[in-house]
Amino acid sequence: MEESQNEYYPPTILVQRACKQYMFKKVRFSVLDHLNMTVPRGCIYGLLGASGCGKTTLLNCILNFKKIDSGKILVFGGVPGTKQSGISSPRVGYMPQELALGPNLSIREALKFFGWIAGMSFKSIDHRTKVLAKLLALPDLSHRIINLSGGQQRRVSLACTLIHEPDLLILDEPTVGLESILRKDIWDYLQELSKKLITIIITTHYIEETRQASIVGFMREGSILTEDSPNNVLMRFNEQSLEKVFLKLSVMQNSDQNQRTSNKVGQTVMIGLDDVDAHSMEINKHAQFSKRDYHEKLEKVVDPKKLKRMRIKAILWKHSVWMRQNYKSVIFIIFLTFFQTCFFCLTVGHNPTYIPVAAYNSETINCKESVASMECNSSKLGCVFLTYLDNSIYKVIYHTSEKSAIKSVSLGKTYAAITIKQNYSNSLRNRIKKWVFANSYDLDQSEISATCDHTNAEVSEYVILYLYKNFQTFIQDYLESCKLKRRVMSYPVRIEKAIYGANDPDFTQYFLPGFISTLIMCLGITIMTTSILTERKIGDLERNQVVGVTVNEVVLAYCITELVMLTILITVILFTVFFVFDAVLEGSLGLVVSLSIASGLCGMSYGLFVAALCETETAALFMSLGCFLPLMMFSGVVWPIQGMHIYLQWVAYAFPVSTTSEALRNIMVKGWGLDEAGVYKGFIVLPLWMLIFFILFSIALKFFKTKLCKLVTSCLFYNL
Ligand SMILES: Nc1ncnc2c1ncn2[C@@H]1O[C@H](COP(=O)(O)OP(=O)(O)OP(=O)(O)O)[C@@H](O)[C@H]1O
Repeated sequence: MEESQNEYYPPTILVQRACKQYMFKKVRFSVLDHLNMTVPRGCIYGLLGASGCGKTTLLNCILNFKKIDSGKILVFGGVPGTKQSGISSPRVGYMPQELALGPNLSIREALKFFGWIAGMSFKSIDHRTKVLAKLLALPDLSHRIINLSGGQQRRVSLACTLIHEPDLLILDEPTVGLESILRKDIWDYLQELSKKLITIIITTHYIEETRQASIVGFMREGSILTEDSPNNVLMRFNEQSLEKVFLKLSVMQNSDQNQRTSNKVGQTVMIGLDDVDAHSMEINKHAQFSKRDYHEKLEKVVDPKKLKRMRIKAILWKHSVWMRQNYKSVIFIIFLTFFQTCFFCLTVGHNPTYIPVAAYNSETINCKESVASMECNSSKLGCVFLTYLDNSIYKVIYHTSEKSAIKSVSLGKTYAAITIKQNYSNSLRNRIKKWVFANSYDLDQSEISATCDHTNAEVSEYVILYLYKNFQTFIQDYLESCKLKRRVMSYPVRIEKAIYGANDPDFTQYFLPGFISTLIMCLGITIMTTSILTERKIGDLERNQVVGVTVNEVVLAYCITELVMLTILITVILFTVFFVFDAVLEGSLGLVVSLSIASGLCGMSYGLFVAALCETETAALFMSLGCFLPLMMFSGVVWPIQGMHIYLQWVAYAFPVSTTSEALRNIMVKGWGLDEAGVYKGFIVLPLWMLIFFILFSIALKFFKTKLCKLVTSCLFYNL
């Protein structure tokens, strides 16, 4: 112990003339104003100051969350962010004011996670957990954090910061809301830690409790007014309590402010910058540590690659805990995907059925009562024709007058009124017999007229299409009954057997590839955005960053977890499509799966971009929803791309979803392989878009984080 008395160690934290300004309503104001601060190694530094004086901002600058505008900050002799500074490594532990812990974790799980990301072995995590549980009087370790009281949550938060015994501890109001005995225990423990050469900065509102600190720093209006050991401060100002010293200093600052413009009170009262080393040596006398401890600490080296792997494993483990705890939500998402796929397959692309149509046959008023069969000389061909109307397509409602049939259309009760003329059978016979020489009367009387409601264009198109189809069958059967050739009355156009697909196209098969790629892309976007934003909401991202977790590791862990989830969802979608609804699959299932996964990854990369761009879930929701409609449109699910405006067609082809849908269609229906341009284009376009989104994500993360987000959100709200 003796040898350490005169040993000099450089200060753990040195802040020199640090300035930081914020902007409020286009006016800049100072939060840190030429602030100086010296935190010697192994001391407890009590940072005191009223709410809003800039304590959190100062800590954020030390922890490299924020940059100072001018001045210098050194941590362990290095600028925050550099390797030497130890910020973003297990050498530092940070307890923020807010909880910043996964609320669904149990106390034991939270401690395990924080120990793991700091590179601790399970054995030492267990040991430290027991020590901290006793010290901080933690409740049963299996309790979930969300169910704890505010004070208990803060104690767990403190335990998570202390678990790995870092060289530098930054605690933002750790004792707030705790009872006095517990506060004393915590201070005693902090003093124990400081003896082990651990440096501690602690902000608190309880001024008197900082008498146990090695140094107190009084902060006001962005400056440290003075910093020294509590006893020295009391002696210098000849006061009994630190509260009174603070009051005196504040009064002095106010009166000096008018006299001194450049030279702040803080700089005169506190130790001058040139005296930092001497001051640090002086302060070190308070810290009872040995030189051996100091060297042991420095030798504590963990392989960075191993540490990185451990951190990723820890985050993945945390995700798996979340999934286990929220298995009901996971099952719900799986079922939702299954039902959405079923819903699509059951609703889209099928022929309309039972379309109500009105029929008036003036040749035979009541067809139902008279038996009409297909004979060449029949006088009830009108009735025969009506029996040819496909009864799965039409629901025929018989009327006794043409007027009432047409009125039913105008009243919206039916979609079309089919009218048969009075002399239909004879005129039709004459028309066939005389063919090109048929007179106007027979031509007119042998015509069946249809008056349609075209407001529902798709339904009326079907009414007309099947009217033509059914009439063709009727007339050919009639010719046959007259011993004439059927082909005489067929269109002189022959549709040969289709090269790909069925001759009678099934629109579900056409829409399915677009639906699959759109759904998978949207799922990718949604799960990635919500996961990252939930993580941000919990707020432990920054806290973990202090210990060394990087954004890349968090993103990688999320990509792995969400990819697993996405693979499950893709399996559900493809199983439903191919095995439940028996969709056509002429090509390779492997290619379909690969393309689906690539679509999901593309959606996830867009989700990352959205999450980086948006600070709030609402903004992210708008950005995710905003892309849903263009994705649907450009996938060709709603309308073929060929039907779009010519310029939009180019946009559609540049969109990832259209090329993917086309490639999927080519694999599923045409059975094409990777050697065809219509397939490999999909595999080229998707990674290209992923790259674009990753670049945008990196840019958003670095430069535009808040500004662009606010702009996009305000535009969206404005447009609404
Ligand atoms: N990002 C920001 N943009 C604009 N002003 C900010 C920003 N962050 C903080 N401020 C302002 O800077 C001042 C100092 O804030 P800071 O959070 O550092 O205070 P504090 O001393 O930690 O307060 P408390 O003890 O209540 O946490 C406050 O007036 C605050 O409103």
